[in-house]
Amino acid sequence: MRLEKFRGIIPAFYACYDDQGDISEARTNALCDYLYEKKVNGVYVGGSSGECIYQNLEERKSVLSYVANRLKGKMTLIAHVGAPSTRDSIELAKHAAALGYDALSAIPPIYFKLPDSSVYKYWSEIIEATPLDFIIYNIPQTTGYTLTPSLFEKMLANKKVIGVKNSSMPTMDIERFKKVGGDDVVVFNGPDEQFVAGRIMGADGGIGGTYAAMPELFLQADEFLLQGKFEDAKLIQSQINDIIIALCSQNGSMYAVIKEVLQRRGVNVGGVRAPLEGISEEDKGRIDGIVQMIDKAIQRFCK
Ligand SMILES: CC(=O)N[C@@H]([C@@H](O)[C@H](O)[C@H](O)CO)[C@@H](O)CC(=O)C(=O)O
Repeated sequence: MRLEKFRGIIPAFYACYDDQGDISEARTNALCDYLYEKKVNGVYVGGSSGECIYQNLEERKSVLSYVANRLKGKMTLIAHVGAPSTRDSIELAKHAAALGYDALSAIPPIYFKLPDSSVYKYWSEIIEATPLDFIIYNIPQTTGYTLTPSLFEKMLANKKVIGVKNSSMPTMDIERFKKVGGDDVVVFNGPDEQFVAGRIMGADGGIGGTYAAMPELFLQADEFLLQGKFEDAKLIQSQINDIIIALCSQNGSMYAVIKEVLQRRGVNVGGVRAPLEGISEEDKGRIDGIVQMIDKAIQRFCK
């Protein structure tokens, strides 16, 4: 029962900026409302898609506050509090706990290549700072650190550790983490391109950076899996992958393109923060095509 709320489709929440590039409460609220209307199961706030790495502590705290004020009690709220120092991570963790988040999450330490003992200590100190449950964030392609099943097992000795958001590419990693943790842990699929495969290999749900651009499609993919309609799930994943490839093939960064897609879908969350690149003039026409791909897939698969 305790883990039931950590299932389903949990979009990674985007950084919402005003026209000057500052965090916007109004635009954060607009993204919250849009996701609530789409009936997603929760949001993952302040992670990669939240551009956490480009924001200062006060900005990150204000995003956590705005989302909690808008969505608390309406869906599951997970706060990503990973930061370069343990000190800042703990400050964010305490802030999220005071706001009533359902769980914390954090990447391992970044920049210096630290040993497992330091990673263990970093996560453990965050966990001890609040009563909240904790979800490890494994994303080796950006942090350079790969979570091993043995460190995962060691972390699970702490009962506040309830699972892992796994963004490494092999779906076998999901199977291994699930094997170590069993039914008492949740494993989230991270790579959106293999959501269906990740779920079949044991993921309980997904947290993803492209979900909010097309929540209908991921909710439907999950539904197909729950109904045992594997052929339909495979077809919708293939369509999702065409869309993701298009999102990643523009001059602007994937997040800039997604934000333009959202704009066309009626939600203005501003642009991206440098050094992420914004969209180009050429991208604009092609983004019309991406929105059409999303609309067509929704018409085809979502009844
Ligand atoms: C490496 C990476 O950024 N992975 C993304 C994916 O959702 C990714 O954007 C998607 O699969 C498209 O490649 C997520 O796992 C990250 C995420 O959910 C987050 O914290 O924003």
